[in-house]
Amino acid sequence: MTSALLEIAGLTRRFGGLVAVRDVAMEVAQGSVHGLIGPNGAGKTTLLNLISGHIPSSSGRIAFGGEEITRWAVDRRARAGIRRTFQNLKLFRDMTVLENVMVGMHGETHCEIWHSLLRTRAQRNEEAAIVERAREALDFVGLLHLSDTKADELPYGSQRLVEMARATVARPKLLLLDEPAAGLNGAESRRLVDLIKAIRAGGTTILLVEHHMDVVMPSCDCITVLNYGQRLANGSPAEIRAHPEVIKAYLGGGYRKRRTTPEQQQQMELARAAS
Ligand SMILES: Nc1ncnc2c1ncn2[C@@H]1O[C@H](COP(=O)(O)OP(=O)(O)OP(=O)(O)O)[C@@H](O)[C@H]1O
Repeated sequence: MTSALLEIAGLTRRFGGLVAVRDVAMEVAQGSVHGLIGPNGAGKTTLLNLISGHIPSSSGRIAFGGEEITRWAVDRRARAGIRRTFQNLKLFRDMTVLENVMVGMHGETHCEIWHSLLRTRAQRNEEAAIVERAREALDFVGLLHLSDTKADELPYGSQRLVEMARATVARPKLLLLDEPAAGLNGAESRRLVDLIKAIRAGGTTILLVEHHMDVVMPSCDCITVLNYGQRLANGSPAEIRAHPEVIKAYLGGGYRKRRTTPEQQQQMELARAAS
Protein backbone atom coordinates (compact mmCIF):
# COMPACT_ATOMS: atom_id res chain seq x y z
CA MET A 1 0.00 0.00 0.00
CA THR A 2 1.31 3.49 -0.86
CA SER A 3 1.69 5.93 2.01
CA ALA A 4 0.18 9.42 1.97
CA LEU A 5 2.54 12.34 1.37
CA LEU A 6 -0.20 14.88 2.05
CA GLU A 7 -3.04 14.38 4.54
CA ILE A 8 -5.84 16.88 4.94
CA ALA A 9 -8.50 16.60 7.65
CA GLY A 10 -11.53 18.76 8.39
CA LEU A 11 -10.10 21.66 6.37
CA THR A 12 -12.34 24.72 6.21
CA ARG A 13 -11.79 28.23 4.82
CA ARG A 14 -14.33 31.02 5.18
CA PHE A 15 -14.31 34.36 3.37
CA GLY A 16 -16.74 36.38 5.49
CA GLY A 17 -20.05 34.56 5.21
CA LEU A 18 -18.90 32.36 2.30
CA VAL A 19 -17.48 28.91 3.06
CA ALA A 20 -15.13 28.34 0.10
CA VAL A 21 -13.75 25.04 1.48
CA ARG A 22 -15.87 23.08 3.94
CA ASP A 23 -14.60 20.26 6.14
CA VAL A 24 -12.52 18.67 3.39
CA ALA A 25 -10.64 15.43 4.02
CA MET A 26 -8.21 14.15 1.42
CA GLU A 27 -5.01 12.13 1.05
CA VAL A 28 -2.46 12.40 -1.75
CA ALA A 29 -0.42 9.21 -2.10
CA GLN A 30 3.36 9.46 -2.35
CA GLY A 31 4.46 9.25 -5.99
CA SER A 32 0.97 9.77 -7.45
CA VAL A 33 -0.64 12.32 -9.74
CA HIS A 34 -3.80 13.37 -7.91
CA GLY A 35 -6.45 15.41 -9.71
CA LEU A 36 -8.67 18.02 -8.08
CA ILE A 37 -11.68 18.87 -10.22
CA GLY A 38 -15.07 20.50 -9.87
CA PRO A 39 -17.25 23.30 -11.24
CA ASN A 40 -16.15 26.95 -11.27
CA GLY A 41 -16.11 28.33 -7.74
CA ALA A 42 -16.01 24.84 -6.15
CA GLY A 43 -13.00 25.81 -3.99
CA LYS A 44 -10.13 24.15 -5.90
CA THR A 45 -7.75 27.14 -5.98
CA THR A 46 -8.63 27.97 -2.38
CA LEU A 47 -7.66 24.43 -1.37
CA LEU A 48 -4.38 24.75 -3.29
CA ASN A 49 -3.71 28.11 -1.57
CA LEU A 50 -4.32 26.47 1.81
CA ILE A 51 -1.84 23.68 1.01
CA SER A 52 0.87 26.04 -0.29
CA GLY A 53 0.29 28.35 2.69
CA HIS A 54 -0.72 31.40 0.64
CA ILE A 55 -3.83 31.71 2.81
CA PRO A 56 -4.46 30.38 6.34
CA SER A 57 -7.23 27.91 7.10
CA SER A 58 -10.19 28.77 9.31
CA SER A 59 -9.98 25.30 10.86
CA GLY A 60 -8.69 21.81 10.12
CA ARG A 61 -5.32 20.21 9.71
CA ILE A 62 -2.72 19.69 6.97
CA ALA A 63 0.12 17.18 7.35
CA PHE A 64 3.00 16.79 4.90
CA GLY A 65 5.36 13.84 5.12
CA GLY A 66 3.78 12.98 8.47
CA GLU A 67 4.49 16.42 9.94
CA GLU A 68 1.77 18.95 10.77
CA ILE A 69 2.32 22.09 8.62
CA THR A 70 -1.06 23.81 9.12
CA ARG A 71 0.48 26.99 10.58
CA TRP A 72 3.70 27.05 8.57
CA ALA A 73 4.43 30.09 6.34
CA VAL A 74 4.76 29.76 2.53
CA ASP A 75 8.60 29.88 2.58
CA ARG A 76 8.85 27.14 5.19
CA ARG A 77 6.52 24.90 3.18
CA ALA A 78 8.54 25.64 0.02
CA ARG A 79 11.79 24.69 1.79
CA ALA A 80 10.11 21.49 2.98
CA GLY A 81 9.41 20.62 -0.68
CA ILE A 82 6.02 22.08 -1.65
CA ARG A 83 6.15 24.17 -4.84
CA ARG A 84 3.41 25.43 -7.14
CA THR A 85 2.35 27.17 -10.31
CA PHE A 86 -0.45 29.72 -10.52
CA GLN A 87 -3.68 29.93 -12.52
CA ASN A 88 -2.48 33.22 -14.05
CA LEU A 89 1.18 33.34 -15.08
CA LYS A 90 3.50 35.00 -12.61
CA LEU A 91 6.72 35.35 -14.63
CA PHE A 92 9.11 38.28 -14.37
CA ARG A 93 8.50 39.71 -17.81
CA ASP A 94 11.76 41.69 -18.12
CA MET A 95 13.99 38.85 -16.95
CA THR A 96 15.37 36.14 -19.21
CA VAL A 97 13.92 32.65 -19.26
CA LEU A 98 16.99 31.32 -17.40
CA GLU A 99 16.78 34.02 -14.71
CA ASN A 100 13.08 33.26 -14.19
CA VAL A 101 13.89 29.61 -13.57
CA MET A 102 16.81 30.50 -11.25
CA VAL A 103 14.28 32.31 -9.05
CA GLY A 104 12.85 28.88 -8.27
CA MET A 105 16.07 28.03 -6.41
CA HIS A 106 15.37 30.80 -3.90
CA GLY A 107 15.48 29.26 -0.46
CA GLU A 108 17.89 26.52 -1.60
CA THR A 109 21.04 28.66 -1.26
CA HIS A 110 23.37 28.28 1.70
CA CYS A 111 25.89 31.14 1.45
CA GLU A 112 25.57 33.98 3.96
CA ILE A 113 25.12 37.54 2.68
CA TRP A 114 28.82 38.40 3.20
CA HIS A 115 29.76 35.71 0.67
CA SER A 116 27.70 37.59 -1.92
CA LEU A 117 29.14 40.96 -0.99
CA LEU A 118 32.74 39.70 -1.22
CA ARG A 119 32.03 37.40 -4.22
CA THR A 120 33.80 34.52 -2.47
CA ARG A 121 34.67 31.27 -4.21
CA ALA A 122 31.86 29.55 -2.26
CA GLN A 123 29.36 32.08 -3.57
CA ARG A 124 30.62 31.77 -7.17
CA ASN A 125 30.42 27.96 -6.95
CA GLU A 126 26.89 28.12 -5.58
CA GLU A 127 25.79 30.50 -8.34
CA ALA A 128 27.31 28.21 -11.00
CA ALA A 129 25.45 25.25 -9.50
CA ILE A 130 22.16 27.18 -9.58
CA VAL A 131 22.69 28.14 -13.24
CA GLU A 132 23.40 24.48 -14.04
CA ARG A 133 20.24 23.31 -12.24
CA ALA A 134 18.15 25.96 -14.05
CA ARG A 135 19.59 24.86 -17.41
CA GLU A 136 18.73 21.23 -16.60
CA ALA A 137 15.15 22.24 -15.70
CA LEU A 138 14.83 24.15 -18.98
CA ASP A 139 16.22 21.22 -20.93
CA PHE A 140 13.62 19.02 -19.24
CA VAL A 141 10.74 21.17 -20.55
CA GLY A 142 12.44 21.56 -23.96
CA LEU A 143 13.29 25.26 -23.70
CA LEU A 144 17.06 25.27 -23.10
CA HIS A 145 17.66 26.93 -26.48
CA LEU A 146 15.58 29.91 -25.30
CA SER A 147 17.51 30.49 -22.03
CA ASP A 148 18.60 34.01 -22.92
CA THR A 149 15.28 35.16 -24.39
CA LYS A 150 13.22 37.61 -22.38
CA ALA A 151 10.26 35.80 -20.82
CA ASP A 152 7.64 38.08 -22.35
CA GLU A 153 8.95 37.42 -25.86
CA LEU A 154 7.87 33.76 -25.68
CA PRO A 155 4.53 32.43 -26.93
CA TYR A 156 1.99 31.85 -24.14
CA GLY A 157 2.34 28.04 -24.15
CA SER A 158 6.13 28.35 -23.72
CA GLN A 159 5.69 30.83 -20.87
CA ARG A 160 3.61 28.18 -19.09
CA LEU A 161 6.52 25.74 -19.55
CA VAL A 162 8.95 28.28 -18.04
CA GLU A 163 6.68 28.47 -15.00
CA MET A 164 6.72 24.68 -14.82
CA ALA A 165 10.56 24.67 -14.99
CA ARG A 166 10.71 27.25 -12.20
CA ALA A 167 8.36 25.19 -10.02
CA THR A 168 10.35 21.97 -10.55
CA VAL A 169 13.95 23.29 -10.52
CA ALA A 170 14.27 22.74 -6.76
CA ARG A 171 13.09 19.14 -7.24
CA PRO A 172 10.02 19.46 -5.00
CA LYS A 173 8.45 16.56 -3.17
CA LEU A 174 4.96 17.90 -3.92
CA LEU A 175 4.10 20.02 -6.96
CA LEU A 176 0.78 21.90 -6.99
CA LEU A 177 -0.37 22.75 -10.51
CA ASP A 178 -3.23 25.25 -10.86
CA GLU A 179 -4.83 24.88 -14.30
CA PRO A 180 -1.59 24.34 -16.26
CA ALA A 181 -3.52 23.61 -19.48
CA ALA A 182 -5.46 26.89 -19.48
CA GLY A 183 -4.86 28.62 -22.79
CA LEU A 184 -2.96 25.68 -24.34
CA ASN A 185 -3.97 24.17 -27.68
CA GLY A 186 -4.56 20.42 -28.18
CA ALA A 187 -0.95 19.58 -29.12
CA GLU A 188 0.42 21.61 -26.19
CA SER A 189 -2.02 19.84 -23.81
CA ARG A 190 -0.81 16.45 -25.03
CA ARG A 191 2.80 17.50 -24.39
CA LEU A 192 1.71 18.67 -20.93
CA VAL A 193 0.39 15.19 -20.12
CA ASP A 194 3.79 13.73 -21.08
CA LEU A 195 5.56 16.35 -18.98
CA ILE A 196 3.38 15.64 -15.93
CA LYS A 197 4.17 11.93 -16.26
CA ALA A 198 7.90 12.68 -16.62
CA ILE A 199 7.88 14.89 -13.50
CA ARG A 200 6.17 12.11 -11.55
CA ALA A 201 8.70 9.58 -12.89
CA GLY A 202 11.42 11.85 -11.47
CA GLY A 203 9.99 11.30 -7.98
CA THR A 204 7.71 14.32 -7.53
CA THR A 205 4.13 13.83 -6.33
CA ILE A 206 1.64 16.10 -8.15
CA LEU A 207 -1.68 17.65 -7.17
CA LEU A 208 -3.34 18.86 -10.36
CA VAL A 209 -6.23 21.34 -10.50
CA GLU A 210 -7.56 21.26 -14.04
CA HIS A 211 -10.78 21.64 -16.02
CA HIS A 212 -9.49 19.95 -19.16
CA MET A 213 -10.49 16.30 -18.90
CA ASP A 214 -8.20 15.41 -21.82
CA VAL A 215 -5.33 16.30 -19.44
CA VAL A 216 -6.82 15.06 -16.14
CA MET A 217 -8.01 11.60 -17.19
CA PRO A 218 -4.78 10.30 -18.78
CA SER A 219 -2.51 11.88 -16.11
CA CYS A 220 -4.16 11.07 -12.80
CA ASP A 221 -4.03 7.97 -10.60
CA CYS A 222 -6.71 9.34 -8.31
CA ILE A 223 -9.19 12.23 -8.52
CA THR A 224 -11.02 14.21 -5.84
CA VAL A 225 -14.12 16.15 -6.88
CA LEU A 226 -15.16 19.31 -5.04
CA ASN A 227 -18.59 20.90 -5.28
CA TYR A 228 -19.62 24.01 -3.31
CA GLY A 229 -16.43 23.64 -1.24
CA GLN A 230 -17.23 20.08 -0.18
CA ARG A 231 -15.77 16.77 -1.25
CA LEU A 232 -18.27 15.16 -3.59
CA ALA A 233 -16.25 12.10 -4.67
CA ASN A 234 -12.84 10.50 -4.61
CA GLY A 235 -11.58 7.62 -6.76
CA SER A 236 -9.82 6.42 -9.87
CA PRO A 237 -10.47 8.21 -13.21
CA ALA A 238 -12.78 5.34 -14.24
CA GLU A 239 -14.75 5.58 -10.98
CA ILE A 240 -15.06 9.35 -11.27
CA ARG A 241 -16.19 9.18 -14.90
CA ALA A 242 -18.98 6.79 -13.90
CA HIS A 243 -19.99 8.53 -10.65
CA PRO A 244 -23.65 9.64 -11.01
CA GLU A 245 -23.35 12.70 -8.72
CA VAL A 246 -20.16 13.87 -10.45
CA ILE A 247 -21.80 13.51 -13.84
CA LYS A 248 -24.77 15.51 -12.61
CA ALA A 249 -22.74 18.27 -10.94
CA TYR A 250 -19.85 18.58 -13.35
CA LEU A 251 -18.98 16.11 -16.09
CA GLY A 252 -22.46 16.01 -17.59
CA GLY A 253 -21.88 19.23 -19.51
CA GLY A 254 -21.75 21.73 -16.67
CA TYR A 255 -18.02 22.20 -17.21
CA ARG A 256 -16.25 23.97 -20.02
CA LYS A 257 -13.69 21.82 -21.78
CA ARG A 258 -11.49 24.72 -22.87
CA ARG A 259 -11.51 27.65 -20.53
CA THR A 260 -9.46 30.80 -20.16
CA THR A 261 -9.89 33.56 -17.60
CA PRO A 262 -9.91 37.21 -18.82
CA GLU A 263 -6.43 37.64 -17.25
CA GLN A 264 -5.09 34.57 -19.10
CA GLN A 265 -6.67 35.90 -22.32
CA GLN A 266 -4.82 39.19 -21.83
CA GLN A 267 -1.53 37.39 -21.11
CA MET A 268 -1.98 35.31 -24.26
CA GLU A 269 -2.63 38.41 -26.36
CA LEU A 270 0.43 40.15 -24.93
CA ALA A 271 2.56 37.07 -25.64
CA ARG A 272 1.19 36.87 -29.19
CA ALA A 273 2.01 40.55 -29.80
CA ALA A 274 5.55 40.16 -28.43
CA SER A 275 6.52 36.91 -30.19
N1 LIG B 1 -10.00 36.08 -1.50
C1 LIG B 1 -11.29 35.77 -1.60
N2 LIG B 1 -12.23 36.55 -1.00
C2 LIG B 1 -13.55 36.25 -1.08
N3 LIG B 1 -14.03 35.17 -1.72
C3 LIG B 1 -13.15 34.36 -2.34
C4 LIG B 1 -11.74 34.61 -2.31
N4 LIG B 1 -11.11 33.64 -3.00
C5 LIG B 1 -12.08 32.81 -3.45
N5 LIG B 1 -13.29 33.24 -3.07
C6 LIG B 1 -14.58 32.60 -3.33
O1 LIG B 1 -14.47 31.25 -2.89
C7 LIG B 1 -15.16 30.39 -3.78
C8 LIG B 1 -14.20 29.33 -4.30
O2 LIG B 1 -13.29 29.96 -5.18
P1 LIG B 1 -12.08 29.20 -5.87
O3 LIG B 1 -11.33 30.19 -6.69
O4 LIG B 1 -11.34 28.44 -4.85
O5 LIG B 1 -12.86 28.18 -6.80
P2 LIG B 1 -12.30 27.28 -7.99
O6 LIG B 1 -12.91 25.94 -7.81
O7 LIG B 1 -10.82 27.35 -8.04
O8 LIG B 1 -12.92 28.00 -9.25
P3 LIG B 1 -12.38 28.11 -10.77
O9 LIG B 1 -12.48 26.74 -11.37
O10 LIG B 1 -13.33 29.06 -11.40
O11 LIG B 1 -10.97 28.63 -10.72
C9 LIG B 1 -15.76 31.24 -4.88
O12 LIG B 1 -17.10 31.55 -4.53
C10 LIG B 1 -14.91 32.50 -4.82
O13 LIG B 1 -15.62 33.63 -5.27
